[in-house]
Amino acid sequence: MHIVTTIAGSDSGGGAGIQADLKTFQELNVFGTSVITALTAQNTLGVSDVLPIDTIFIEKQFHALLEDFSISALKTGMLFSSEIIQAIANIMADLDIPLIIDPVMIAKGGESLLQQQAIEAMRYYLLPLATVITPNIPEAEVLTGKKVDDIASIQQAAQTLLQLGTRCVVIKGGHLTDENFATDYVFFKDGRAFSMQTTRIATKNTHGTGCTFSAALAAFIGRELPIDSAVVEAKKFIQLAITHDLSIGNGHGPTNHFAYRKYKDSCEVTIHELS
Ligand SMILES: Nc1ncnc2c1ncn2[C@@H]1O[C@H](COP(=O)(O)OP(=O)(O)O)[C@@H](O)[C@H]1O
Ligand SMILES: Cc1ncc(COP(=O)(O)O)c(N)n1
Repeated sequence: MHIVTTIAGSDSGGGAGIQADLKTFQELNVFGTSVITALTAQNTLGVSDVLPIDTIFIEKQFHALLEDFSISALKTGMLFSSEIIQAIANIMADLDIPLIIDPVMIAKGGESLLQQQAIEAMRYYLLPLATVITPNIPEAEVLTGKKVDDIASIQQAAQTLLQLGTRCVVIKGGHLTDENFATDYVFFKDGRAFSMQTTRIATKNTHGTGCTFSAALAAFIGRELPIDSAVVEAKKFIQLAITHDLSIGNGHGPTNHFAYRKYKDSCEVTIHELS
C-alpha cells in the first residue's frame, strides 16, 4: 500500500483542501495522510475565516508521519504564511520523496489563501525542492512577474519556473478564455513538452479543481507511474470529476471525486507535443 501525504489547509465545505486531497487519494487506492497547515471556515459560497496552525504543531504533524511511515509522495496546497512555508521547506530539504507543489494563492471566491509576503518564501525555499509544480494561470503570473495569456508566454513562464530547479511544470489552463477546451501545458527539465486537452465543461462547480488535480497527480506518482503518464491520468481524474459534477451547495459546488472510479475508461485526453 502506497502512503501519500497532503500538506494543506482544511476546507470545512469538503470540496477543496485536505478534504479533496484525501477523497482523491482514497479513490486512487493510496493511503492518505495529512499535515494540516490552516483551518478555513468555508463553503461553496466562499471562505469566511482562516485560522493558521502554529508552525510548531505543523512540524509535529509532519514529524509524526515521518517517524512511522514510508511516504511515497507528498503534495502541498494552502500554506498561508512565510513561517509555514519555511517550516515545511526545512523538513522537506532533508527528504528524498517526490514533492508536488500546488502553489495555492486565491480561493475561487477571491479570498487570499497565501499572504503577499509569503510569495517570496514560496519561490526561494519551497519551489526549488519540487518534483512537479502545478500553477494555474494567475499563479504562474505572480510567480514569474509576467503576464501569461498565450502559448508563448506560457512557454516562457514554464522556463522561468523550471530554472528554480523543479523537474516538471504543469501550467493549468482552467483560467484561459478558450470556450471549447480546457488545456494544460506540461514542461520537463529535459526539454520535452506537451499539452493535454479536454472538452471544457460549462459549469460553475469548479471548487477544488486545482487541489483535486494535484492530489491525483501525487497519488499516481506515489504509485510509481512516470510523471508524464501521471499528469495525463490526473487530467482524466479532474475532467471526469468536473463532467459528473455534484449539485451540492448554493455557490461554486465541489467536483465529483467518485466519477473516475466509474467512468475512467470513457475519458479522452488529446496530447500535442510542443516544440
Ligand atoms: N470548465 C472546465 N472544464 C474542464 N476542465 C476544467 C475546467 N476548469 C478547469 N479545468 C481543469 O481543472 C484543472 C484545474 O485547473 P484550474 O482551474 O486552472 O486550476 P485552479 O483550480 O488551481 O484555479 C485543470 O486540469 C484544468 O484544465
Ligand atoms: C483550504 C483550501 N485550499 C485550497 C483551496 C483552493 O481551491 P481550488 O482548488 O479551487 O483552487 C481552497 N478553496 N481551500
